[in-house]
Amino acid sequence: MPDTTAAKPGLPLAVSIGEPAGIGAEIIAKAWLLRREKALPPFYVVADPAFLESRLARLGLAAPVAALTPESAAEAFADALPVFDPGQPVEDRPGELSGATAAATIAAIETAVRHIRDGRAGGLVTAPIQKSNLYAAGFKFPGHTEFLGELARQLWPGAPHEPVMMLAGPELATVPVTVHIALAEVPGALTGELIVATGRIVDREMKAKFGLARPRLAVAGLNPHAGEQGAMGREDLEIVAPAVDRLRAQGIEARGPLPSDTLFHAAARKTYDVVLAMYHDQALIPVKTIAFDETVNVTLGLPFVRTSPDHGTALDIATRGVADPSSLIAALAMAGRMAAIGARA
Ligand SMILES: NC(=O)C1=CN([C@@H]2O[C@H](COP(=O)(O)OP(=O)(O)OC[C@H]3O[C@@H](n4cnc5c(N)ncnc54)[C@H](O)[C@@H]3O)[C@@H](O)[C@H]2O)C=CC1
Ligand SMILES: NCC(=O)COP(=O)(O)O
Repeated sequence: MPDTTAAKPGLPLAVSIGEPAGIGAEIIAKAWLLRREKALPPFYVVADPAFLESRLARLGLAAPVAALTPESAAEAFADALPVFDPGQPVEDRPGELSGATAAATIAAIETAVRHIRDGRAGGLVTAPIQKSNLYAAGFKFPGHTEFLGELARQLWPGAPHEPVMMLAGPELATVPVTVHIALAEVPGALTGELIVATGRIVDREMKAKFGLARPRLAVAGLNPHAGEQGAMGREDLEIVAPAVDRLRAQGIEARGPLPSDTLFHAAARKTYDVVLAMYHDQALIPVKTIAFDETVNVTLGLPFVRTSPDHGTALDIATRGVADPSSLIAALAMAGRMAAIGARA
């Protein structure tokens, strides 16, 4: 399938505000203040400008906000934090979730994605959402990843819309094959088809968006010791191992199932490019433990670039001004690099 992710060079990245009650506005402004030091690509925020100004004043962050269109954002970026108003006003109430903050969260994501579809933005970087608040407001998707897959299906007819979550840090990248489901549901959800489909997307996208000639995939086992030949669960023998064989038969450099307790130490990490993990925490605990501040959540399998910090809304520190922007800065830098690779492809 042709890669349709090619971004137009020079376009700014669109940054959706995420949950307004959380730390999104703070880390975005802190990233903008470090734009020169970190050589960040130009970006603009999709948010209510009055909300953004109020929050930054509350936190004492000296980032001048300029309400602009995406077309004027790149030029303005040097001197002001550009913001595009998606038309969904929200009050500045740190730590307070509501239906209004859920609506503002969703409007920002949808608006940013439409800007990319319309050739006005080069990629999407999302600030964190509060999933529970969106669910309470009737949101039907587990998270951004699946919502963006649905927006891609609607807005890019015929283009790939098979979203796959990858957490990528300086030393480790992992992909959870099953994602936001209860642990008790994992064995039932894990199928050979899902592992093969995920592995194929990872292989394709690591080539197209990360420039790897031959990505090495390490496939984790589900059970302790990858099942110990069936003595500790039969899924590794009956589901994971045949899926790895199918990936290899398709020319993909995959191996496994590998015991996950010995898959993440320093020497093991040098033997692969990406781990396919069988469930959420198997994938996210190692990356966040090794590099919480530098790991990026990137969605593979979409017709556009999307990255995000690895952390959540951090409501517990939303009034304190102590939020660390490092993971968002890494997400902005990665989106800029991916957009550049896409534009050259
Ligand atoms: N991409 C996204 O939109 C993500 C959203 N979430 C959502 O965020 C909400 C809260 O999730 P939690 O599990 O509490 O995780 P969290 O990442 O929001 O917070 C965990 C701990 O880390 C701290 N922390 C997080 N980011 C920080 C930063 N940048 N600087 C300093 N400290 C930071 C928090 O203060 C808290 O003590 C949930 O609704 C979850 O679904 C979680 C992860 C990613
Ligand atoms: N645990 C990762 C996470 O919650 C991010 O999900 P998404 O909103 O990027 O789909």
